[in-house]
Amino acid sequence: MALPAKSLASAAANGLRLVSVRNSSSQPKVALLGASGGIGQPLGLLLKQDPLVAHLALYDVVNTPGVAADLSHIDSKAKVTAHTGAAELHAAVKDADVIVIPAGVPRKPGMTRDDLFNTNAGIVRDLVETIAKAAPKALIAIITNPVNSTVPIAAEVLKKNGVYDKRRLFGVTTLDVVRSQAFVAELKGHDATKTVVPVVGGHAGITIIPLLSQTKPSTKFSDEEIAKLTPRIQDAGTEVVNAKAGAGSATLSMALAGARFANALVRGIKGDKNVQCAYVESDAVKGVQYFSTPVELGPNGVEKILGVTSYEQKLIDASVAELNKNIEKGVAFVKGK
Ligand SMILES: NC(=O)c1ccc[n+]([C@@H]2O[C@H](COP(=O)([O-])OP(=O)(O)OC[C@H]3O[C@@H](n4cnc5c(N)ncnc54)[C@H](O)[C@@H]3O)[C@@H](O)[C@H]2O)c1
Ligand SMILES: O=C(O)C[C@H](O)C(=O)O
Repeated sequence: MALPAKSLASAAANGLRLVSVRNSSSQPKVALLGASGGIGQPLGLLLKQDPLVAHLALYDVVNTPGVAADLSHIDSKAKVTAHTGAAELHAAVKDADVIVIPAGVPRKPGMTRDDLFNTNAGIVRDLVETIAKAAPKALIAIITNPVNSTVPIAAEVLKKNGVYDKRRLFGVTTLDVVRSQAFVAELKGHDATKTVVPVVGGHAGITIIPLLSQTKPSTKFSDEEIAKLTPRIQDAGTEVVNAKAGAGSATLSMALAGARFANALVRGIKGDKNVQCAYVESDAVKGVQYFSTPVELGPNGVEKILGVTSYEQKLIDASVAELNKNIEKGVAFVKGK
């Protein structure tokens, strides 16, 4: 909630330290952490072009001034600021409405997303530690892998700081949706821009569950088509990692997906409720604490979790044990077990 200028002035006059006032929804600030990276740079470009973004704060441990100078020459609305290194993180996230995090290392061929845990868990923990203090009301969208674990890590850090609100923390699974829609449209000759495929579960291997039965426009798939499409969607990240042959993982399609999700969060903040799939704390599926389903986004983040009723129940059941392993690993990392 933003305070009117008058209250801010009188609070300051009375010597009050204003710690975390969010911008008004009319001037949204988006902070991008990991802004100089393979995802960060094109995602920064797309966010700079988003007419809803008033302030784009770019944070990274390296190269932020150059990326910011470059983006700031684009004739779109968003003001761009650069913040480099831990000492400038607080300023980057302060008053942010939305914080998008692609900071961390990507996979190389032969690695699983879980192999990134040792490096990326600490990066996410430390970033969220500062967010908890400087921007406790921000909506946080985590791209950094392994998403199945980095989201519980972020939640535990926010809980430790007494500011956790399950409606405001998201694992970004939009790329799984984007891919499913692209692959289905290609197979069926649909218009990709009008094809909708929800994807539920998590963001790794068998936890990625495309609900092909709920494709819109309503589409029939043979058993053979489902048997080919499902693993292709589940392994699409690996397809890119292998094609890039050591030069990283998906960056361009992820930038598009990240920008789409950030835009959806900002629209929600502005009162334009909309539905997106995201990995959130959820009671949609029994026996697992975090699960991606379609959720309704609004001014406070998740307004409503839309459940999953689906023909893909076997896939959902099979994902639960794997997800629980990933979640427990993230929670134990913060709790020091
Ligand atoms: N959720 C998804 O669907 C999805 C899709 C693609 C990639 N990813 C993940 O996104 C992450 C980033 O991928 P990438 O290709 O952009 O990697 P990259 O190596 O190209 O970029 C990462 C950036 O993070 C920065 N960074 C490292 N430590 C940091 C810290 N402590 N604070 C701020 N910035 C820091 C680096 O300097 C670099 O600029 C990886 O973990 C990757 O697995 C997730
Ligand atoms: O596959 C990866 O490692 C990156 C990302 O999670 C993806 O799905 O492309």
